[in-house]
Amino acid sequence: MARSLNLEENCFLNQYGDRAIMLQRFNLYPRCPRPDLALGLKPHADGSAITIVLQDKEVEGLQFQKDDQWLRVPIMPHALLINVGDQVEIMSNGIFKSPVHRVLTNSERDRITVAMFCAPESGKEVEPVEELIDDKRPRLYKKVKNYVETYFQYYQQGKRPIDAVKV
Ligand SMILES: O=C(O)CCC(=O)C(=O)O
Ligand SMILES: [Fe+2]
Repeated sequence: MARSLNLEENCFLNQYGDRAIMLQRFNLYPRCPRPDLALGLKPHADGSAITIVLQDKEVEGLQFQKDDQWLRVPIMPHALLINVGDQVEIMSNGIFKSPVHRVLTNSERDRITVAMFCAPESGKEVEPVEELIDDKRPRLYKKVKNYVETYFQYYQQGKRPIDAVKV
């Protein structure tokens, strides 16, 4: 990702520290008689730097928001879906966007997925890379520490956590 922006290739990785977090979550979405009334996971953007998702091989449900529309992610057996989280949006000064996504329920089938959240070590400061700040693109985000804690406070209140760290 750094190379695609003509940056030194470790400039994002350096912000993870030596004890980066790899947190794995197993998601089970039980079948639901009223998918029109219940979501599997409410709209959110991930608080990680990068998330890797192994989707259910047979049951669809994940959708990403683009221009006020929900776009479905098709089933791709054995493929890993790589998603940008808020902390990469911060490090890249908003160039890589952390997209809002949600999960629908299914009336006939349970759905199982595995999400791996990769994030900087706790206590490590994360901020936009210097080279990505200039007059045309001013700094969009403050320096943040322990972003995941801020994230959950905001998430519980139904707010977008990244808004809390905007300049
Ligand atoms: O289950 C999925 O397809 C996505 C899960 C997800 O977005 C998450 O765990 O943050
Ligand atoms: Fe997510």
